[in-house]
Parts: sequence; C-alpha cells; structure tokens
Amino acid sequence: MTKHILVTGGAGYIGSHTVHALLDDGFDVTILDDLSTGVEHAIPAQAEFVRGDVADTALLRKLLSGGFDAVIHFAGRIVVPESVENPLKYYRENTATSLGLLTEMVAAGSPAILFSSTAAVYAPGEEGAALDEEAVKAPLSPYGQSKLMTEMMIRDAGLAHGLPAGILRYFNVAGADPEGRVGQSTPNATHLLKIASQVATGKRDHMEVFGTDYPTKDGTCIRDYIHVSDLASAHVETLKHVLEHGGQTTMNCGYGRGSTVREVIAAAEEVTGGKIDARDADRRAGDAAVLISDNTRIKETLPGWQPQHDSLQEMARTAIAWEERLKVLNS
Ligand SMILES: NC(=O)c1ccc[n+]([C@@H]2O[C@H](COP(=O)([O-])OP(=O)(O)OC[C@H]3O[C@@H](n4cnc5c(N)ncnc54)[C@H](O)[C@@H]3O)[C@@H](O)[C@H]2O)c1
Ligand SMILES: O=c1ccn([C@@H]2O[C@H](COP(=O)(O)OP(=O)(O)O[C@H]3O[C@H](CO)[C@H](O)[C@H](O)[C@H]3O)[C@@H](O)[C@H]2O)c(=O)[nH]1
Repeated sequence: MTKHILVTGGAGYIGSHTVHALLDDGFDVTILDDLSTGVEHAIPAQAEFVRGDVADTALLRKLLSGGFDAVIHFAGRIVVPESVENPLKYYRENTATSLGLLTEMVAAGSPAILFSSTAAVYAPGEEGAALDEEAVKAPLSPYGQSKLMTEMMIRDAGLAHGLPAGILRYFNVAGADPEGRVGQSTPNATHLLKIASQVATGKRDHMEVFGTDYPTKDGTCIRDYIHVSDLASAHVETLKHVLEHGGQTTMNCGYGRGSTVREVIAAAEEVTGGKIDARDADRRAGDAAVLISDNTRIKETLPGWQPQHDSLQEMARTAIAWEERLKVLNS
C-alpha cells in the first residue's frame, strides 16, 4: 500500500526538494506549511497542501487523526545570527513547536518521525578534523541549542513511547533541483551560495566575506557543503530504513570534506565566467571556523544512498540556474 507522509515545512527549500523526491519514489505527501519563508510555487500539484502553523495543536490533532505513516519535520527558523539576537524566538518556534508536534504524535500513535537537525549542534572542530555523531555537542548559537534540545526530546520520547526516528544533522545545504523544479526561493536567505548566486545573476551588486582571520588555509570559514538533491534522497532512504527497521538513528549528512568561503565563491565565478564582487568583512556572530562531517554512519546505514551531485561546481551551477529561473517566476 502507498505510504502517506506528512511533511512540515514542505514549501521551504529542503522540504520542497524532499517532497519531490518522495513523490518521485511513489509516496503520497501532505504538506503542512504556514508559508512564512516557504513559497507556493514550490508545492507540487501531486501533493496535498494544508496552510497552517505546526504550533496549532488543534490543526495538528485533526491532521494526525488521518493516520500518516511518518512525519518529516522541516518547519522551523534557521538563521544563526538572528538566533543570537533573538534566542527566545528560536526556543519557541523550533524547540517548543517541536514539543507540541511530538506530544500530538505520541497521542495519535504516529509511527515515525524524521527530524531536520544541524551540524550547528557540535562544538567546532579543528581544520581537517571531521565530526562524527558522537563528537562533543556544544552549540555556539541558540539556533544549534534549539535543535539539540529537540533531538533530546525525540530520543526520550523514543525511549518512553517507542517512537521510531531518523535525526539527520545537515551540514551546509546548497544548490537546487537539477531538473529546475525547485530551489532556494526565500527572498531573504542568508546562505553563502545563495548570496553568491544573487551577485552572479545581478540581483545584488556585491557580497561580503564574513571573517578572513580564521585559522584555516585562506582565513575564511570551512564548511561541508551538500547538494540539496542528495540530501533529499538521504531523507527518502532514511524514511525507508526507519519504517522497515524501527528504532532511532542519528546521522550526519555531508560529503565529509570542507570548502572555504573563497572556494565557494570561486566555484560560482567558474560557472558564470565573471567576477563576483566579494568584499572582506568582520566575522559574523555565532560562526564556527570549521564544520566537516564524518559521514561513515550514513554510508553504512543507507547503502542505497548514492550522492549524485557532490561537487561545488554542480551546486553552483544549479543554484545559479535557479536564481535565473526565479527572475521569471517572480516577474
Ligand atoms: N538550509 C540549511 O543549510 C540547513 C542546515 C541544517 C539544518 N536545516 C534545517 O532544515 C529545515 C529546513 O530548512 P530550509 O533551509 O528548508 O528552510 P526554509 O525556511 O526554506 O523552510 C522552512 C519551511 O518551514 C515553514 N515553517 C516555518 N515555521 C513554520 C511553522 N511554525 N508552521 C508551519 N510551517 C512553518 C516555512 O514557511 C518554510 O516553508 C529547518 O528545520 C532547518 O533548521 C537547514
Ligand atoms: O554572505 C555571506 C554568507 C555567508 N558567509 C559565510 O559562509 C559560511 C557559511 O554560512 P551560511 O550562512 O551559508 O551557513 P552557516 O554555516 O552559517 O549555517 C548553515 O549551516 C548550519 C550547519 O552548519 C546550520 O544548520 C544553518 O541552518 C545553516 O544556515 C560562514 O562562514 C559565513 O560566515 C559569508 O562569508 N558571506
């Protein structure tokens, strides 16, 4: 029988790519999204769409009584510096909202949850040192804390109520659907490759490089960038794994190698053949110098997960193509 998945935040960047991957794989999908940062054009016609807030427990109760096979929980606030300035917003809209969702899921006897966690739960590593899932957790930002707290609630709910779960700690997500169906559409996105793509396509005249005095090879921060379509397929494989085997699993999602801010900008320049005006600037609050995943666990747990787009050039090419597409969609 076709499995039916409830996807919170399915109109957002990662959620919409995952919705496409689920539909492509034969799942039925209902999206719950308040469109606070998500966009309507990211919602495929084959998915059912409910516009609403995950914090609306009456709505959740009604939806969950429909009997989903799993919930994939993407909805939340994601801007690290904003979380430093306004921490309580992040504890409310990430942690407390997730508590409400878990409470309703347990009450409804929902079978499984997949949760969007983040590399920001870890204490920063040394350059070149990859973080495995057991590495020290010491978030630098309230954003990371809010996600780590949700992980703890899921784990404890699993122990007490047998809630199967896949907790995925994303490293830096970039790029867009190679078929051009969806991409990063949030107008105020703060992610590095999104900003670089906006400069590359003339939507911004310049960008800033936040911090050039980090202890890294070129002084700029190092991140492990993963293409959003490979991350979407990781969700589909994790879902199948959790539905088949039960239990809880926490896995890093990254390629296991790091790139500097300057290398990402250079990849975008290579795609267009033009120069990106990137100006050196002060460090940004809450940034770790280096975040690279050890991805041994996900590769061992999900033998069916085969990354297809693991190069900075492919991430830059698809991100820039999407930025051009947005000019048409938003005109
Ligand atoms: N983008 C990254 O690099 C990254 C890295 C690590 C983890 N994550 C996590 O992945 C998830 C998705 O991130 P994204 O980049 O797709 O962000 P996004 O802002 O594009 O998507 C979030 C979606 O959730 C919706 N939403 C937010 N609060 C809601 C609420 N209370 N009720 C209903 N809908 C709500 C928004 O409208 C949006 O569609 C987030 O939980 C984020 O913390 C993202
Ligand atoms: O205009 C910009 C934007 C970013 N950066 C730099 O580029 C790097 C990556 O920054 P992003 O904002 O793209 O991503 P973050 O590493 O801050 O955070 C992202 O990845 C984290 C996990 O590593 C969290 O999950 C978070 O949700 C997600 O936004 C950082 O060094 C940042 O300072 C710039 O120099 N200029």
